[in-house]
Formats: sequence, C-alpha cells, structure tokens
Amino acid sequence: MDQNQKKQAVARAALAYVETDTVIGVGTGSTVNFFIDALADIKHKITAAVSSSEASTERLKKLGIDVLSLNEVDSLSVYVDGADEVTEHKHMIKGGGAALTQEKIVAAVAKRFICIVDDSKRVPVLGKFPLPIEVIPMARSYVARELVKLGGDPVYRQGVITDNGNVILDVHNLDILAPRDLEQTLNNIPGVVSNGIFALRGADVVLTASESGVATFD
Ligand SMILES: O=C(CO)[C@H](O)[C@H](O)COP(=O)(O)O
Repeated sequence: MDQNQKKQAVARAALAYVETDTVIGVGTGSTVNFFIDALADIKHKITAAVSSSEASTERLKKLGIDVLSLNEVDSLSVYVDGADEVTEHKHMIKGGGAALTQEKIVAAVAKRFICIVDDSKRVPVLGKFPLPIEVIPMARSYVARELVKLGGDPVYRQGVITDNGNVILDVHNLDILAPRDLEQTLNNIPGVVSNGIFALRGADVVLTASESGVATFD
C-alpha cells in the first residue's frame, strides 16, 4: 500500500463520522482532498460544508457540495482534517499547507475533530516537522527574533501568502514537550495570527491508516 492509498483509505473511513442533515467542517491538504472526493458520493446526506481554505472550497464546489461561510452557521457536527504530526495525546502540528488559521477557527466551532492521517504522521513528541506560524507581514522580523529567543530557528516560507494575506514562518528545532503551554506562549507574541500547534483544542478522534488497515484512537 503506498502513501496515497493509505490517505484514501483513512479518508473513506472518516465518512462514518458524517452525520445526516448537518453542516460539516472540512480541512485542507492532500488527505482531505481524498475525503472531499469521497464525500461527493454521499453529498445528499449533508446540508452543506464550511471550508478552511480557498483550495478546499473550490474542490467542494466543483463536486457539487454546497459551501457556507462560517458566519452563516452556529455549529458544525464534525470537522475532518489531516495533520503534519499527531501524538498519542491527540495533539497535532498543522499548517504544512499554510491554512492553519482558518483550520483552527473552523475546528473550534465543531463538536468533534476527526484527524485523518497515514502512519508516517504519528510521532511520540511534536517538533520534527517545522512548526508553521502565520504572521502579519510587517511583524515578520520581530516575531522571528522572538522565536529565536524561545530556542527556535525560524525560516520565512518564501513566496507563500496565506488566504488571510499573511506570511508563514516555519520554526525548526523547537522543543515541544509542553504543547499547550507553547501554543499559548506563541499566541501571545504580537504579530502572530496563529500557530500550528493544535493542543489546546486537539483532535477528538485520530484515524490512522497503515498496512494493516485503519485504526481508530478516541
Ligand atoms: O494543516 C494542513 C494544511 O494547512 C494539512 O492538514 C497538513 O499539512 C497535512 O496535509 P497532507 O494531508 O497533505 O499531508
């Protein structure tokens, strides 16, 4: 089974968490793209979707799935998204696709966060994957200096502008042993819009695809 087959298998497994006649939240990335494609087969089951990126919105609409803005809904039954890393505590690093801020907002509204990954994303401790941080452009150098003080090595993601008009710093070599504390600390740096640690609101269910099938961890 190659990585794409694993992504497809875990994406299909997430369909079991889609509740009838509800609005669902949809994440961003290659794993979620398989989920969107699978969702198209049961699109009449749901009322609509709220998307976390322009890319996912475009894919959902192309497949005939109604997309609402988050301001039009009070709640989401479920939010389905991938991750760059996930631990046994269901803490994640996200933002490899630069959509972390909208992902965090849409996830916050959802009753349940279903994280869909292949087994390459499961880690004992977060931090091998460089931590994405979305930053207001004029604060980039200041925020980078603050990140160095915290022991990180920030790298400006050249040529990437987020859907919110901001830039991304990818922080290497951060010690993420206390993810909830670090998530809060990073949020408090002026100029940081959001950071890719999802621990204060982690996943509720992690579905992991491996050679032996899809495992559920809840
Ligand atoms: O956080 C994300 C995008 O901002 C993605 O969920 C994360 O990067 C995983 O992507 P993929 O499924 O392509 O590996």
